[in-house]
Order: sequence, then structure tokens, then C-alpha cells
Amino acid sequence: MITMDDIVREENPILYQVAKEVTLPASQEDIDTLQDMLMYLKNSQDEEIATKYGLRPGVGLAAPQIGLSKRMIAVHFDDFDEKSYSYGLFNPKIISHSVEKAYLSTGEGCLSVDREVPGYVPRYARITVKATDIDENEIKLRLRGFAAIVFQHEIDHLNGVMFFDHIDKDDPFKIPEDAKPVD
Ligand SMILES: OCN(O)CCCc1ccccc1
Ligand code: NI
Repeated sequence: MITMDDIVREENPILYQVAKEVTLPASQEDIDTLQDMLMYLKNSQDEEIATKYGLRPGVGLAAPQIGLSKRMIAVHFDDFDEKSYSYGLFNPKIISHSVEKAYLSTGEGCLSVDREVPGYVPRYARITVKATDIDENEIKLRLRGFAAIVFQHEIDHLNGVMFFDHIDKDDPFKIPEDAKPVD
């Protein structure tokens, strides 16, 4: 079971590396790891389990955050439009995106960052993601809203990018050009 002890923090260089593609079909070890990552998210959103094991709630997790520099992410959340997302993905790739930007008015956080970093994180408002899911199916997801934000946050982790890298240093709460709040 993954706990907070397994999650690397922002000083760890692995978070700033480009993670490697997973050779498909995935090994049983990689499948098990992806399953464990998804389980972490579910556990972290279960009041009782999260309290018992001291889990910080998360809607997404990327393999580099558990010290594995591989292109694997898990997401588990309900979007504001009540659509549910629960995926373990290999080699996710943004294949197209809107010009329009979006951001969370609350800003973002990260399980690997034990501090508040205030400011808006400008991201693409809509993205199309291609990936291979945990059952080896090729999937294509057209995402907008909170889902688009979460997937970009996780895919950033595979490219060594942290959410605070997107915050404007001079004016953290500057409204990004032609951007709209997601929430
Ligand atoms: O990488 C996952 N993570 O550190 C957990 C928080 C994920 C997340 C938080 C705010 C907005 C988008 C995504
Ligand atoms: Ni993160």
C-alpha cells in the first residue's frame, strides 16, 4: 500500500527529470504499481482510511512522485459536471489543446510540496489525451474543466514540471491572458 512515506518531496531531483516511456505490453510489476497508485487516490479520499494512515487527499498521482521515473499516471475524481474519472494510464500524451487557457481560482497544490504556493496556474482550457490504460486499451480522452487541469498537472510531472513553475513570479494572481476560472 502506498502511503505518504513513499511520496518524494520537491527537493528530490527525480521530480525534475523527464520520465521514460513504458515499454508495452507493460510488465506485471508496472501494472501492479499503477494499480497501487490508483489505490492510493481512492484510499486518500476515504475519510477513515486517510485518517488511519495519514494520507493527504489527492485527485492524481504520477510515478515520479513515488520515485519511479516512468510515464505512468493515475487519476481518480468527480468533475464539477459530475463526470467520474478513474484511470491508471501508461504513456499519456497531449495530442491537441485549445488556445484558450483556464485556471483553478483556488490555485493548485501537490502531494510532493509540503507548503502553500499561492497563485494562479494557467493551463490549456481543453486538451485531447491519448494513452494506454491499465488493461492495455488505447484510449483518447477529450477533457475540459477540472479534468483538463488535473491531467495537465499529472502529465507535467512526467516532464519534470511542477505546478509552481507556471505561476507568474512578479504577479502570482495576474489573470492569465484570455483565461477563465474553471471553478
Ligand atoms: O501530482 C498529483 N498531486 O500532487 C496531487 C494534487 C493534484 C492536483 C491538485 C490541484 C490541481 C490539479 C491537480
Ligand atoms: Ni503533483
